[in-house]
Amino acid sequence: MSELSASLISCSHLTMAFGNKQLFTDLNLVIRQGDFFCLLGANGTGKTTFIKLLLGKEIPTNGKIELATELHNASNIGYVPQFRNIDANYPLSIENFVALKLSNSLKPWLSKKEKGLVTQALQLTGLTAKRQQILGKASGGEKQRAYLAQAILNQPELLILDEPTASLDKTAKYEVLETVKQLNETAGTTIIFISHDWDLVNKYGKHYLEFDSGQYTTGATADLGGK
Ligand SMILES: Nc1ncnc2c1ncn2[C@@H]1O[C@H](COP(=O)(O)OP(=O)(O)OP(=O)(O)O)[C@@H](O)[C@H]1O
Repeated sequence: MSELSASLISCSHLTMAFGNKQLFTDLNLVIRQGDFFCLLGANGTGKTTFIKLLLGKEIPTNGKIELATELHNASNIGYVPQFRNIDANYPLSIENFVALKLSNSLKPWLSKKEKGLVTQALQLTGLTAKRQQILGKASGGEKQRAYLAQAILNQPELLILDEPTASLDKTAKYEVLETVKQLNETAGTTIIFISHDWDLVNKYGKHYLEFDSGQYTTGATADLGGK
């Protein structure tokens, strides 16, 4: 029998409503370390609210959501939002953009440790050869991988990706997701992937939670049957 990985996030009897709008009721779920967990559902069904509950930015109507101790430190949670294009005149190089995440990035030099963190984040996102590239002139996939590199600079345990590939072309989408897969497999980073893209969910996901008009389903993405 295979051993289960440690629980990172645990929901018990979690219920959320805004006024008369019931998003989900009695949600029981465990997200385990190393999972590639997909959060699915049409617009307005509760995906962002679920993330806000996880981050403690909303209070559940009922029940609870508990995080493992390592996630109590906010720097252990990375977040990549939807792709935002960057103006072609944006002057920073990819490596300087990634280093912006460092709290003291305004000083003119980085410590050896900080340089090491930037180098590692660039390596993990396949951007080493592009580190001097001006971000504004990079491709869409490279820009989104630069956001990803920023999000993983502090080597978070959990990485939340909020529709990270919406508005990217097919090649760029797969570039980004292959990078995320590497992080998941080699660094053991747990992934929560919000997406409407069934091809990506079927190819990369391990487990899922789907919201649908106040109802939810959970399971292994393999059981979605290529939906
Ligand atoms: N603070 C709030 N007060 C009242 N209603 C809210 C609040 N936050 C969200 N809602 C409502 O709850 C529902 C779920 O919103 P949520 O943003 O979680 O959906 P979503 O699944 O993330 O949608 P999308 O895919 O469009 O991002 C929506 O009808 C939204 O208008």
